[in-house]
Order: sequence, then structure tokens, then C-alpha cells
Amino acid sequence: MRVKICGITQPQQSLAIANLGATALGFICVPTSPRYVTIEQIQAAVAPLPDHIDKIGVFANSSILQISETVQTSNLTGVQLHGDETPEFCDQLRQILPNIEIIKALRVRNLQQLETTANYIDYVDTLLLDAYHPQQLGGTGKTLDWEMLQAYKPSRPWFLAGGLTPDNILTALSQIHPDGIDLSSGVERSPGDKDLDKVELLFARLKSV
Ligand SMILES: O=C(O)c1ccccc1NCC(=O)[C@H](O)[C@H](O)COP(=O)(O)O
Repeated sequence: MRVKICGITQPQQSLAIANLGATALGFICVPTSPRYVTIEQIQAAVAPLPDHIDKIGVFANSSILQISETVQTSNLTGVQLHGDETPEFCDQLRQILPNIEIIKALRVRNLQQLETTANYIDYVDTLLLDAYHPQQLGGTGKTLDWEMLQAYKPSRPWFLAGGLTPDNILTALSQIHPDGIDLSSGVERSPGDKDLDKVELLFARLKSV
């Protein structure tokens, strides 16, 4: 299973988290986020990482130009679209960045919204389901309604996100079977400052899955 740790801000934590078992690291390119990182910070965090680690830039309602410039200058391998990007936008981005993984994040609060994820299937590589929050786009620590996701089987790989922690991860995975999981605030001391003990505990617990 893929495990993405999101909201990395400190270059020295990036390799440490990869060495603990993360398969993907996420860098927040949303200026309003407390986890926002500049292109220079992403470059420093990405530089020591081995090739097999996915390096994902997280954007929300950015322009195609902004995204493609950041991807190219930061050596990212994927983008996560965490705003209100349409399927058409994902399609256009695919034309510009054909070899980059496109992950569409959807903030889901009910079954009707869950069904709209089908609109993206033809235009993205991966889906990511996050919790809805009225003021914040991501990193909220809020969990989704896991019961609603028990029968969710899209024809694209998908990540479960939203309020996952070392303490609730096994409960979540006993109920639902995503292709990957994404954690941010559940393995932090404060926004952007990852707690390596919590990350280690997470991977120790995942060994039993
Ligand atoms: O983390 C942020 O601050 C953020 C801000 C704006 C858009 C997206 C953001 N994070 C996206 C992520 O991938 C988080 O990992 C995801 O929302 C889960 O967060 P958490 O509930 O804290 O595990």
C-alpha cells in the first residue's frame, strides 16, 4: 500500500520520513496554508530523496502555468489538486504534464459528493478522498465517514486521507481498502513540523496489515 506523508516543510525531515517507510511525500504549494513551502524549500527537501519516492506538490486552484513551473523547477513527480479543479482542468494539465502523476483530491461530505468522483476517472491517475471542512482545504485532522466508503471501488487507485493517525489507522483499514493512505496533522507536533516518533509508530502498526 502507498503511504504518503503530506505537509513536509523541513528538508532534514524529508529523508528521515522516507527512510521510515513513506512511499510518497507531499509539499504544500498553497500560500494560505501554515504548511506552505517555497520552490527553494521543495528543492532542498526533494534533493536527498531516492528516485523511488514520489514527490507530490499539493495545489489548490492554481493556474496551469504556476503548477507546471513549480513541477519543472522542483523535480516533482506528481501533483495533487486540492481545490475546485474541474475534470476539464485535469485534462488540460495532463496535456502539459504527460508524465506527471495527477491526483485529484475531493473533499467529501456525503454520498452524492462521493459519486461525483466518477467524473474525474478519465482524466487523473489517482483519486484522494479527504474530509470536508467549511474553512480549511486540507490538513484539517477531520475524518471522513468511513462507513460511506466501505463499498467505494473506483476504477482508479485511490488514497484515503483525513484525520488519520497512528491510533486510528488500523481501525480505518479494517473497514475500508484504499490503495494508499495520506497523513498530515496526525503525525505532527505542530503544522509542518512532523513528529518522527509518530511516523515511526505509524509504520510499526502498518506492518500488521
Ligand atoms: O495541509 C494543508 O495545510 C493543506 C492546505 C491546503 C490544501 C491541502 C492541504 N493538505 C492536503 C493533504 O494532502 C493532507 O494530507 C490531507 O488534507 C489530510 O490532512 P490531515 O487530516 O491533517 O491528515
